[in-house]
Amino acid sequence: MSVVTVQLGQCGNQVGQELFDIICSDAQEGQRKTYSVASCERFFHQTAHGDLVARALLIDMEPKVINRSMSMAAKSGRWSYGESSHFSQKQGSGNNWANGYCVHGPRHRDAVEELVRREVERCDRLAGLIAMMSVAGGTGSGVGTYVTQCLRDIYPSSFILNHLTWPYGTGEVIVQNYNSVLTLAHLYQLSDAILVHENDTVHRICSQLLNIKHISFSDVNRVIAHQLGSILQPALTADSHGAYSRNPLGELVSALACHPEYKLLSMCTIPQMASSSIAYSTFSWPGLLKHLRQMLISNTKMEEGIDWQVRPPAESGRSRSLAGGSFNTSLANLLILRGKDVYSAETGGIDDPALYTSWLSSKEAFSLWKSPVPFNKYEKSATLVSNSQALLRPLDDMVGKAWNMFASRAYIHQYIKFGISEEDFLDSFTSLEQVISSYSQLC
Ligand SMILES: Nc1nc2c(ncn2[C@@H]2O[C@H](COP(=O)(O)OP(=O)(O)OP(=O)(O)O)[C@@H](O)[C@H]2O)c(=O)[nH]1
Repeated sequence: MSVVTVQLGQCGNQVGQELFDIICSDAQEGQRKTYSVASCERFFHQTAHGDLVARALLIDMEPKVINRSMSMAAKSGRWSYGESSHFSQKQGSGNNWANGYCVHGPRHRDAVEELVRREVERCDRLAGLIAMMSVAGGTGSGVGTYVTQCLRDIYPSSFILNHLTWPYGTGEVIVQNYNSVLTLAHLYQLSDAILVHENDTVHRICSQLLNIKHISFSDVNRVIAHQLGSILQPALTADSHGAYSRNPLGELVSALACHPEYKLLSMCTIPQMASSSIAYSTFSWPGLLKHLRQMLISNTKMEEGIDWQVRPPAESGRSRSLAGGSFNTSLANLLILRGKDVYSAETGGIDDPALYTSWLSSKEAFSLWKSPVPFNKYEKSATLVSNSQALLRPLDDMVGKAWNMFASRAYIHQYIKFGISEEDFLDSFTSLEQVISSYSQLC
């Protein structure tokens, strides 16, 4: 079964290119035929000459980034994008969600749908679709939301995962919070699960764990791609009966997004370090999992700066506040372990019922995937994908900032002129307030 990826806007196209690059080099490393075949079938098709072509579409409203992503892929010599798997125009969406959603999306609907249909027809069986984009610009967020809506219409029973990059808090785009609110509120109705990377968090990983001095988008994207790859590469799941799972998105969604009110997924991976240090480091499963569990409950996205004081509260004292230092309650977690001695690894207490909301048993709330194949040069690595309160605070901040701007009607005319009304904004605020309220009450 195969996954079709739709890359949208500058961010989606740059992150997507890094993702395919990591997946391809990981699949081709060493002698592990079954793993490699499963990964390639999932993400690439082969030409008559045996060349790997990504099952991906590149969509943008300007050609520059698409051209660069395509030429970087071709230059790798290991894989490429399909020659006609892209759609671009001459001018971007000017960081305006309404321009992307109301104008560019509908105008180019037929062309984009045709590309998607062709790619889906190349799959023996479709395991689902991934749409990748940022929420802050105009094309990824606006066209990306519109395209997700089209995908939902054409493939009503397929799994759709949206991968979203959240902007830096001290934003580059003045209306980024408007664009983010409109994107999230709409995707919440369309997507099966929304997996989020925050640029600020990934930036800190680059600086503090990887010791990168002048951090570029390419560095940030490599970290995102590494984390995503660690979820998406083949693994043995509870339902896959000893063979690599053939239904990665379906199993991801059923493990983590069991309730339509809770679709926001965050993730963390350990270890992460400069590649020059990997060879000199050794890790034990209990050590890795102890750190990962504490990262989860204290809501820390990297190994450095973990708050070891946070403990699961006694039943009576569960914290419902947004205050810092509080316990991060989970709805569901998926733990993915890859590498040496993986069969002897335990769950590290991440299946402890005290970590979860009381209305799901930890048996339903916790899932474990394993693969004996080391991922992306790490002898052992552990990834946790979490449907928890982890994104509550950034979401609340984002909605709060957008609301403050909306209260003075700042920049609203720029959305109205493309067809988004004040009522549309109010509807989006209302639906995200509901999401915030649901996650706040998770206990
Ligand atoms: N992580 C990461 N973030 C990016 C990248 N490129 C842009 N961003 C972020 O994405 C947001 C801007 O969105 P873009 O993807 O550049 O915009 P777009 O979707 O192409 O839309 P328009 O420029 O309006 O046509 C900002 O928050 C940037 O920080 C990237 O390669 N990686």
